[in-house]
Amino acid sequence: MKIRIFALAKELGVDSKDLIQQCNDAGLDVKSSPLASITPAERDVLMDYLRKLNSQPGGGTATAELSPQSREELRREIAGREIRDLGPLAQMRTRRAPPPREATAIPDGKVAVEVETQPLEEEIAAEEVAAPVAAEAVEVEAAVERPPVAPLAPAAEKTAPAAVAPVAKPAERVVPAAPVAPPLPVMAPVSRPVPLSRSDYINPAGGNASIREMKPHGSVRVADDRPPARPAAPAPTPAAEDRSAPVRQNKKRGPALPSLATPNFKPPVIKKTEELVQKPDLALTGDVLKKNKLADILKKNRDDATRRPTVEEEEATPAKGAPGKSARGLGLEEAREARRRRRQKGKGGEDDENVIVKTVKRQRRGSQSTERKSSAVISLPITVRSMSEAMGRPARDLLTVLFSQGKMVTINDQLDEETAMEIAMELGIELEIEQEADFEDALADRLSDEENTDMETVTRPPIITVLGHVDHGKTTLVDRIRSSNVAAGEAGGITQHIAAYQVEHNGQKLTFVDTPGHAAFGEMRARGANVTDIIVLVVAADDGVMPQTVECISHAKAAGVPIVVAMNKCDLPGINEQRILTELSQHGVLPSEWGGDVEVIRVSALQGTGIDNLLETLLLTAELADLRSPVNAPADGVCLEAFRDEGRGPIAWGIVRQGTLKVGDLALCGPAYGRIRAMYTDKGVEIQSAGPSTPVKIAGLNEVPGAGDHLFVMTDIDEAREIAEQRRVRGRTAALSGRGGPKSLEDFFAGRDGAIKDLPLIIKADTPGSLEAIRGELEKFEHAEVRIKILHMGVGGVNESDVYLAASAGAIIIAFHVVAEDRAEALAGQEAVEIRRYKIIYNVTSDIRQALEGLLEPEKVEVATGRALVLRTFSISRVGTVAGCRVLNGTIDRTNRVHVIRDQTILNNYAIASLKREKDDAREVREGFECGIRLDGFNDIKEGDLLEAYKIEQRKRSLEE
Ligand SMILES: Nc1nc2c(ncn2[C@@H]2O[C@H](COP(=O)(O)OP(=O)(O)OP(=O)(O)O)[C@@H](O)[C@H]2O)c(=O)[nH]1
Repeated sequence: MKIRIFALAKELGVDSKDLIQQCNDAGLDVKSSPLASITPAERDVLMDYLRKLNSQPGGGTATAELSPQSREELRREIAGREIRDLGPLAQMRTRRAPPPREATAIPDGKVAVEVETQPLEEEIAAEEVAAPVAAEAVEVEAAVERPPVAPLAPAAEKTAPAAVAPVAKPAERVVPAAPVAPPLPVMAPVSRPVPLSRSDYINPAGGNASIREMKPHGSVRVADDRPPARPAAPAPTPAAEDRSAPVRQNKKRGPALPSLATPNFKPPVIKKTEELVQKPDLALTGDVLKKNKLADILKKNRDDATRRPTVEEEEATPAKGAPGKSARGLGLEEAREARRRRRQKGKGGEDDENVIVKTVKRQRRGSQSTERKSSAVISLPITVRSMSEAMGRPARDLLTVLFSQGKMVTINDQLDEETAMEIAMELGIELEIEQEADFEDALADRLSDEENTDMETVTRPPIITVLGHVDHGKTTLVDRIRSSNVAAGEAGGITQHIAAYQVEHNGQKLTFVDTPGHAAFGEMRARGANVTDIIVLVVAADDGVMPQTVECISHAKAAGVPIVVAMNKCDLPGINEQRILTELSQHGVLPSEWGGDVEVIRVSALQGTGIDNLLETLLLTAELADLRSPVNAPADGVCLEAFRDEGRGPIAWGIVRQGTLKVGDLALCGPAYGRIRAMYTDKGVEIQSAGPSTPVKIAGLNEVPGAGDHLFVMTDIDEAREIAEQRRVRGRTAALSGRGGPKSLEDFFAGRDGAIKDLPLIIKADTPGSLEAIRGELEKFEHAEVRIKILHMGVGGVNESDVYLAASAGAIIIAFHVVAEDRAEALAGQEAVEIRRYKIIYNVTSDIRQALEGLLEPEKVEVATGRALVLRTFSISRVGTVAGCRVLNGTIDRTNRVHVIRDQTILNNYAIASLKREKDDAREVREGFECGIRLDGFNDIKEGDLLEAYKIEQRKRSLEE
């Protein structure tokens, strides 16, 4: 059975809102509505709570004011409530006691009739059913139904609603009698109904316009079907009046609608009308409720901290820990409950408890920023905000330090290690930076442990990287060695990808890595140099040592590997070998024939001469290096290049460094991982395993790895997945921090005034190496007014999302060695997005250069058109001074401006106001002719002045200017 809050409030003589508050304080989850309901069990909890509350010292001020008699009456009232909850049987049992006149005083005719017509046998039976009802409950109920009302006749129409409603409320079922609640002193007794005036229950709207009730139309009939009110109660109670209200309203509007509801339909009229009953005067006073509300609860909770955490504790202890649990281990429900209690306690006026909450908040705010520290421990990456909290300094202190260094950052920007240290130094704080246990280090340690194990090793083929300046013949040389013709198929005749091949010479294997020689591919050259055992430095005999040759020498030295020089194009006439040897030695590569340790082999890649000698030398060098590696160890290698194949998905092209890589192995390569599905040689032949130094193309990774990423064979797929994910996150963070890091003041000002114009680009390419190379080249275009903004770059064809991005940002798409998907192509047409396809990197750079130069504001230059000498001057009133001139050279145009030159000094420049030949206006006057010139805003012209005419021309600027 549900007990409505408003009914209970009315019964207890308190305001519904206050009762809801008390319910919540008692730990009951009651909606903030008088229509909310509670169960009898909850009601008992509430009563217990109120009882306890009142029994506390100071908590029941009002109790002391109550007379013993009032206490007793209140006790009876509560007990009466218990009995009423038992239902009609219990009520019947109690009806022996009430005096007959009280029954007739009940204006609800229906109930009264039932009571009076109840046969005695049924009453007896009911008594048996309701046996558990305590005898004292009977007494209490009887007492309740014996209100000390005014004399019957005059009071009949003004019976207090509080005394009526409980009786009118129909009991739904019989429940065992609950123990009768002890007295509840805080509640004022409902024992002395105060006579109500008619206006207390009649709608002030007046007359017949009773309180409007929204009901189904069917209720009209139900209302009509009800037995008429007893004549003994001429003035209906509000409940009765309300039931008849729809009838009256319906009559007003017109004929009654046909009955739509079932004849037995009972609209919830009675319950609603209870709400309309006026609050009796017998109520808890406001100060009692206020005093009992929060302050006392807080006090109680403080004393009973172990049973329930206080608001302060909840406020001061932020929830941390496992999801669904707060820091104190509360479950979700409990945490929610605690929040709800906090919310409840947060409401209200300037009570003690609010002061406490405010103090806690103030302390919390203060603790965040004012607790100064002399040392701090942080871990990177860290934002300005987090660092200020760690140091106990306001964020503005940190920002001020950064600002003084010319760095404009926001509170959410991340700081690098160096900046964090600088800030700490400036603020005089000892800073300790905790280094996270790096999974990469852990992985490397584990692998090196594996390497150290005593495994059987075998001699492996040398990995030979071919380096050299562009067009010196590297690819032709590798082609010749492989007996293939890769160079012929290269776009633009230049190598743009790194590639690995294996050849056999005299029964011995050699692995070659061909690298691009173009300046743009420095990264690839470095990558090639890093995996190599021997470097073949190709120098064209006709060209000599060139910039990229020098760079390759540096790579070789950095890698610490032996160099063999292939002096190529020796078939060309007029070559000077000595010059080449001299240039090489000048760069630290001393030929063996000059007493050094570098073999210089004369070859012609084109004609194939010297190739055997070169291979013999390489094998000998490898033998001297004694290149060995374990063959049965878990394989690891390096990815030199990677791309997405239409049919096979991501492909990593790399070299196995040690161990044997097999199909089915679990591979981790940079941010990619997966089981190796298939492996292919450089010639596309499928293989099942690849030993040390074998170049191999691997299919089965979940995404395209980065060029230069190391490849490891793992045993635990979860570990591989986790490491790959961490690498991905780290890569993303690095990319983001690179984009949004601290800016210099100059950057900030330049960006704000819009001086820098961006050229937004999206770059799609076939391999990560190509992307790197293109980006490297584009980053070289530095200019104060224009810059390239790469919005997105990735491996693979141009897709729809690229086009959408380009359309929204006004970007151009660079498609390098890739094409657009059909739908992307169509979309680009619709969105007017330009997709520019390229096969050669320097075409990309040249076009982008032009585009950037197009963004530059053209330069304005003065171009002199002619000179005129002032022969005479004429002063004309209201016109000004006109100079009579002769054109000495060139032409004077009407649209020109002129410099006025007097005594070889330029006075100023003016526009020509009028130009006349004789008396006629002239458009231009040529050399040798005389004319009249009047200047705009200058009349102080004198004989002998020189007028130099000029026009402004706009000239296109280049990035170099
Ligand atoms: N005469 C002559 N020409 C050669 C020889 N080797 C290469 N060439 C030519 O030199 C040009 C460049 O050759 P590549 O093999 O593409 O040069 P590369 O060093 O691989 O060029 P990049 O890969 O772009 O750095 C081609 O036209 C070749 O035919 C040679 O031994 N003799």
